[in-house]
Amino acid sequence: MPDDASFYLSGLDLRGRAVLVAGAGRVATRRLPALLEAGAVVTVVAPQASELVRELAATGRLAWLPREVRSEDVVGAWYVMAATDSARANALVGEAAERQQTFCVRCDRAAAGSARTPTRLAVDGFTVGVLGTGDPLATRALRDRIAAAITVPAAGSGQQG
Ligand SMILES: C[C@@]1(CC(=O)O)C2=NC(=C\c3[nH]c(c(CCC(=O)O)c3CC(=O)O)Cc3[nH]c(c(CC(=O)O)c3CCC(=O)O)/C=C3\N/C(=C\2)[C@@H](CCC(=O)O)[C@]3(C)CC(=O)O)/[C@H]1CCC(=O)O
Ligand SMILES: NC(=O)c1ccc[n+]([C@@H]2O[C@H](COP(=O)([O-])OP(=O)(O)OC[C@H]3O[C@@H](n4cnc5c(N)ncnc54)[C@H](O)[C@@H]3O)[C@@H](O)[C@H]2O)c1
Repeated sequence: MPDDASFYLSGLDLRGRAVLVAGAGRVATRRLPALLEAGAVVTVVAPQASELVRELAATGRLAWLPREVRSEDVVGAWYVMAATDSARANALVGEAAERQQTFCVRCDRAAAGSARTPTRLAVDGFTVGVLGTGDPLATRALRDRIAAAITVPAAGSGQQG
């Protein structure tokens, strides 16, 4: 990155749908709350897990399989997050997802994945997403400027005449 890919921004309805997260470190942990808020049925596969992942597993909010990820773990998933610190494991997951035609984020090598994680901003039921050019800190800075500028219109003010 930057590369010349351009993206189709979509809003995924993940309620009740299986999502695989490979890895349970800093990046996976940062992304899990939004997946769970969206109602995804999340399976995390990783030998080591953060405190939050252990807690969410202990309270039944997600399933954690404490082992290395395998390509079969992708079967049945609607969306996949390859977020291990092993390039080999991320590639294995990404390739299995590609074969199965499931969108997959590669946290270590964005250009090898088929989806990217936008930074988000939720205001009064609206969601604003920003995808950048490969500098996540610049993307975050733009998000913060948008947040500072936003005024949500009153209900009905978008109607004509
Ligand atoms: C938006 C956000 C959402 C989130 O992560 O939740 C996000 N990254 C965030 C933070 C962040 N990312 C990184 C650092 C450490 C920076 C540093 O230290 O310099 C930090 C800061 C931190 O961690 O605090 C490093 C990094 N990021 C990627 C790579 C690999 C690569 O570029 O190939 C590497 C190098 C890894 C390495 O070096 O090994 C790739 C991606 N990161 C993306 C999203 C996707 C689209 C990005 C876009 O459009 O701009 C994309 C392309 C794919 C994806 O992962 O979906 C969030 C920021 C906003 C927010 O706060 O909401
Ligand atoms: N996309 C982003 O926004 C972003 C930001 C920072 C870092 N990164 C990249 O994302 C990756 C993860 O970073 P992190 O800080 O979360 O790492 P981390 O060290 O905090 O966590 C790594 C996780 O991967 C798991 N793991 C290792 N081998 C595995 C395997 N074979 N199968 C399943 N799980 C396995 C570990 O058990 C651990 O849970 C790194 O490649 C890093 O370069 C991406």
